[in-house]
Amino acid sequence: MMDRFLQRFENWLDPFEDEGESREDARLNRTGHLEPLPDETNRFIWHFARQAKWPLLGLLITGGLTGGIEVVMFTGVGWLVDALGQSSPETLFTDHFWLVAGLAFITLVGRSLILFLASVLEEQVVSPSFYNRIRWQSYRRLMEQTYTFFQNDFAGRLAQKVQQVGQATGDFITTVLQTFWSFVTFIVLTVTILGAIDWRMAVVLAVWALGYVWIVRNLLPRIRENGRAAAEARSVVSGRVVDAFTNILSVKLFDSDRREDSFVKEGFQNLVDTTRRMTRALTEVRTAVAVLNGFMMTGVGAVALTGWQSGSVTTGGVATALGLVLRLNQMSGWMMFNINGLVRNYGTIQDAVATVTRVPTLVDDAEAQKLVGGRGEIRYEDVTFHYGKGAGIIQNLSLTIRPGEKVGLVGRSGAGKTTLVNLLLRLYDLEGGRILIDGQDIAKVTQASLRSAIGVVTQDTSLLHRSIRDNIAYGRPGSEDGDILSAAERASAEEFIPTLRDPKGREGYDAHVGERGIKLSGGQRQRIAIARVLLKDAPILVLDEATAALDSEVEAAIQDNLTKMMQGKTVIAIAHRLSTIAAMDRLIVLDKGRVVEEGTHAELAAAGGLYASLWARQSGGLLYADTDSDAEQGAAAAE
Ligand SMILES: Nc1ncnc2c1ncn2[C@@H]1O[C@H](COP(=O)(O)OP(=O)(O)OP(=O)(O)O)[C@@H](O)[C@H]1O
Repeated sequence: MMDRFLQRFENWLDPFEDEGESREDARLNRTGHLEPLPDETNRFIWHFARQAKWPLLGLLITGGLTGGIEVVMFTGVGWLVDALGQSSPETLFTDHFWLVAGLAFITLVGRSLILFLASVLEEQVVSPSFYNRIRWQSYRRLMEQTYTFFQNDFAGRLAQKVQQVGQATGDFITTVLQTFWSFVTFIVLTVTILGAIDWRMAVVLAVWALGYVWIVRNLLPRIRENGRAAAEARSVVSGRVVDAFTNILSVKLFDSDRREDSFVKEGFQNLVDTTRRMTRALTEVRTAVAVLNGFMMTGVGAVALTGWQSGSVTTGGVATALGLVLRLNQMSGWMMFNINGLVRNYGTIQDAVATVTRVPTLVDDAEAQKLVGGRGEIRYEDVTFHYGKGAGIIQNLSLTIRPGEKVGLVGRSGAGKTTLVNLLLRLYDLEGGRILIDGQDIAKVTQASLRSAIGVVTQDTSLLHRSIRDNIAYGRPGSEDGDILSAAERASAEEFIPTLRDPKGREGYDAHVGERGIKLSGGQRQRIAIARVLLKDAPILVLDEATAALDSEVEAAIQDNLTKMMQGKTVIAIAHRLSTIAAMDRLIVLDKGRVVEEGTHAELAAAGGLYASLWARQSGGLLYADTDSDAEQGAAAAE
């Protein structure tokens, strides 16, 4: 029952709310239109605090009350001591009924109620939901980043940042509002009450408070700096370890003398060094606080006892004063620990903010609408792109692919074939010129609609670590089982899928494929990728070495289906095995990012240019005198 009662508070904050997204953008599925998170740490913290202002205000109030109630209880003890001195055992309860009853009420009801409220606010309302909201919003903004952004970073490091930023920001805010604020309330009330008993006690406490602030200001920044360095060192270690684990095959094949260990060890060593620097600073702080508190307690004790001697302080006053300073001593050590946590969290937030608030560089145009599906005409107009390097990749390339035309891109390795299709997919923004699909500039339509108009099969398909069914259905979310099965069948994948079984005993379409699909063979992976694209049924098809991982038997088996899949679609196919694309309507030969030849296989093979020499090399090093038979052979091989 208690569980159900507590659950009611859990829905106060929605863990997945994201106010930085307008309805319009959500409808159009625009990318890059989530409002970026503030890139300055304090504003970042405030940005989230604002989103939960009422529960956080509640925390502030219960935090203050928690500090207040402690002081009230110690003061009550003093009053009780004085009452004991004034009464006899027989008359105690009648003489001091309200005092005793009041203290009993506060101890039994008031204190428990405040602690209960504070707990509910922190644990049910704020903790899971609010923390998650920070993680969720940070994650979504990272997902908006460009392909290049992810190529330039470690997946493990980024994942850690998302986790860390939620934890650190949430902890920081709740600690300030509850722990820190209750401590401040406690000190202010203690100074007031002790000042009322004897002003000299207030002076001792004021000096102590100055000393405490001095320690916080002078010694803690070192912990903060080192804490930040330690957080960074921790993510570097995760990045390196995850990188080693994900590339385990390369490590096993190439790294027999375990150089990888020393690379990772260097990361761990850095973590140990930065942590040591931090713990050294920590010890200095703790020692300084211990000494300072010693002076504070002795000082207040001396004032209390001499006051008692001179009759200005009652026995109850001595009890209150000593009780409060003992409690203050206890609290201040624990508080230093919390302030240390605060500054460490602040450092962690600072560190993560630099990553999660980065404004994506490739976004949808503010006016972007969905691509209007047409017949699939593709036009590259004067396209220039060099991966930001100024030269060397694609220079002033113009190319028109007619609706329904099947084009093969040919060229030496590194000629820019993949780059050209990646530009069509707008994985990178052009450095000059434009690309049009059915007359619409791809930079002016939403990325989501652009990519849903293009089906892509690449040579190196990495699958998601989910079931086979989910991986195929990724092509068209919400697909019926029947469609998934038929796509698998047309991709010749139905013969191996039933034989799959994962370590958890899931079989066939339910079997999970391992991270990036590592537990399938290259050819099996490729067939799943083909099934996925068959299901997607987009008007434009990009086949980048789509059948390179298949043996000729399987390739022949699915060729029919591939041909069917291509019907009525505009196709760009890239293949090093020229026989697989020789039957295309037109071949475009690229060299150093320029179109150097184009035409049918027969025309190009006869022309004696780059294509002819590539073809000659592939067809066994023989240069055919009779180019016609050469073309026939190419076409036959392609069928
Ligand atoms: N992300 C990148 N950043 C910088 N340069 C890149 C990047 N990707 C590719 N390149 C460079 O662009 C050039 C063209 O590469 P691309 O992958 O388009 O060639 P390709 O013709 O598809 O080659 P292959 O047949 O070997 O797949 C290469 O010189 C490559 O080094």
